[in-house]
Amino acid sequence: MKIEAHAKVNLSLNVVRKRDDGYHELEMIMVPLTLHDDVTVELSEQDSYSCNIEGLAIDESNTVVKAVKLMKDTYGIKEHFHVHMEKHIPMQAGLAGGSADGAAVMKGIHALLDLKVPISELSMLSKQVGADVPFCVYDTPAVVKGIGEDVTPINCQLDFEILLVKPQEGVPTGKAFSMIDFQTCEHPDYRKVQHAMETGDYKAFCESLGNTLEQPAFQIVPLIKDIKQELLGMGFDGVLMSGSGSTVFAISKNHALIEEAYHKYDKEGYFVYKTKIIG
Ligand SMILES: C[C@](O)(CO)[C@H](O)COP(=O)(O)OP(=O)(O)OC[C@H]1O[C@@H](n2ccc(N)nc2=O)[C@H](O)[C@@H]1O
Ligand SMILES: Nc1ncnc2c1ncn2[C@@H]1O[C@H](COP(=O)(O)OP(=O)(O)OP(=O)(O)O)[C@@H](O)[C@H]1O
Repeated sequence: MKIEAHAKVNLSLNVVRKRDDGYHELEMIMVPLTLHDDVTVELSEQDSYSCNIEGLAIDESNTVVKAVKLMKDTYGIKEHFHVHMEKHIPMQAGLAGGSADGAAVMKGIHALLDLKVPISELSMLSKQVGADVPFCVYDTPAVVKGIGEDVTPINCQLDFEILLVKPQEGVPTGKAFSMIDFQTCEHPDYRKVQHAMETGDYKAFCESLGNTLEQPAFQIVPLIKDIKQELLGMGFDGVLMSGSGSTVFAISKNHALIEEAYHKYDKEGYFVYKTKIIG
């Protein structure tokens, strides 16, 4: 069984506060993109894993291995699985590549064995794999709260194109959270983005994008800020860093502008990808 594991961007990311357990309470709007890894889940003689790229550890730290173990332990599954990952989503990118793969494995096992578990239960369970996984299980535009486990699907009445631009250097998620300066950081209002999406107000939508984690990520990888400024200067309607970075996404309805920027960043050696929201 082959499952598309979609990348995401955060259209709004407000870090509300640091919790006592060290994690941060968030308010976010998250959307899945057409960019995806392909994850194949099949019954096998023993649990085994493969991947199209070298250098990705396939051990207990991998979201795919965690997801198989979690499903087997939770539902008393005796069968074994082979999981193959065809990775296209870059890593340390703020695009939830690892999280999407973990969610795809959970959904693959669920479908293969016809478990009939409600999606809300699968999503809640999946937070043990990672903070972004509950959203990836739903795989639809959503308001996401808590540390990522509280997912409410929303409608998007807007149609536009997205260009992803990622510098080589990534941002470690934990480091970005630890460097937030709560005295000075931005607190974007996700309700404005939600309202604009639901009413199809493109101008208000572009004006209300925001991400608390831009401030620390700009310190860790200054090039992210330069890319954002450059894309705004080129005439994109909205530009924001996704998640903890280092991907910057740029929004436009002008296909020629998307093509122009695509070729510019491709030539300069960045990861660059033309995409759209799903759902
Ligand atoms: C920044 C986001 O991408 C927004 O979508 C996610 O919240 C990050 O999700 P993720 O990569 O699945 O995160 P995890 O692998 O669970 O956490 C990585 C590290 O980020 C920090 N972390 C993550 C999520 C959160 N709500 N608060 C945190 O402080 C913690 O130090 C954690 O050890
Ligand atoms: N299946 C996987 N695919 C990619 N990376 C994985 C996977 N499992 C574990 N990892 C590890 O987790 C790290 C973070 O995952 P990834 O880079 O996909 O997330 P991210 O881009 O930081 O997304 P986000 O923070 O938005 O969830 C990687 O650098 C890698 O070491």
